[in-house]
Amino acid sequence: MADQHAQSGEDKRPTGIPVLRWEEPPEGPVLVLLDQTRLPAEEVELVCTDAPVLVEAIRSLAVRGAPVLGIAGAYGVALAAARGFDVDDAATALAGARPTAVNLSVGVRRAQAAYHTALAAGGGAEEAAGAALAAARQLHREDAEASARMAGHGLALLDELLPGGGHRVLTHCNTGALVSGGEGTAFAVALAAHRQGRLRRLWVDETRPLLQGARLTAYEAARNDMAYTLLTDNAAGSLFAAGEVDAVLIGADRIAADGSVANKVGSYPLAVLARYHHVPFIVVAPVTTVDADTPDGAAIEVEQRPGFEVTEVTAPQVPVAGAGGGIPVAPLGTQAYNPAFDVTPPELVTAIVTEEGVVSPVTGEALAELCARSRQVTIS
Ligand SMILES: CSC[C@@H](O)[C@@H](O)C(=O)COP(=O)(O)O
Repeated sequence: MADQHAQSGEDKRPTGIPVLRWEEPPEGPVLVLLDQTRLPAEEVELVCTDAPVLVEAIRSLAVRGAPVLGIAGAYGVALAAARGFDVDDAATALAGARPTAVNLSVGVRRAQAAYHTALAAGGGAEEAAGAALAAARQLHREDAEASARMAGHGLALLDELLPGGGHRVLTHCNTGALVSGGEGTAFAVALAAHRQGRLRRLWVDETRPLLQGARLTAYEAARNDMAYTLLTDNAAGSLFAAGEVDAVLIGADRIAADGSVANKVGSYPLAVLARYHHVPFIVVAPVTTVDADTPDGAAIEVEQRPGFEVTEVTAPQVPVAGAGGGIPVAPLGTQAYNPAFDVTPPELVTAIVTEEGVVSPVTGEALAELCARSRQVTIS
């Protein structure tokens, strides 16, 4: 089925941008996404009518960021079920759309399990589709709650580590409302500090090659009236050297059982810089990002993206020439190394902040204990 772009209506998004929503028009249910590839130039919605459209939206980063990938994946399963497509085929395609963010497969499997449990209990297809949708909605709500709790724990940690206040925080990639059912992960902590009058400056890494920092984090920071400054990724070193960074706050796409953190490529160099300059390097992520089945950083699959994302730049309304539709900035045929993520070892991470609390120092044992606590909370 074809996807469809529709210009969104009047802007009613002062603090929490609806990144995705489920709708049930007469033609059948749809998942509506805010197309993040078009930000900040325009707020355009992408209407997904079935799982393959959503898979393409995930691959193209129209929807992106670990927590919201999980939510989108769960809604994708519900969409396939509601429209009478093969749910297991849809689940496999959705879970495989991007390999590093573990939340995607967690969300997909959760909705898929709800669907099969309802079927096994004797419910019909419609009831099972309803169960998948309920699971997606539940995950969506839980993520919003987790986001608020992470912000609280993260701000308390910042205040403890930096008692003087007036925090100058460096962040990488985009971790705000665009990646979450709530206000995000690392960005939510900075936003909480801002609201308390304790954020002096948010340093925003542009995040090459797809500019999630420049396009999305700067957009979110501006909308929240935060004091922010954009820098190229390779300017971070001079910022640390000048003593202008009090803490680094980043998100995570997968945290291995030993505490290794996979996040947007460029995170690891920041961790090295932070350690050299005695600056706390803080990772903020929900417990769903901790993957007990991945023992260590070496076992994390790092997504490799197409080379044209590096060899070309894209800009709307400019004639296109390159293989990816952008303007070539390197000689034609240039090979590119384009991993989407890198892995930071636990010894470089000052703390991992989750909705269940803070792990510091970061060890596999402490992480496992925290996750066990989270499971108890979920069950009770
Ligand atoms: C809370 S979001 C954490 C990560 O998902 C985020 O930092 C990130 O690396 C996103 O990468 P992206 O490739 O834009 O999906």
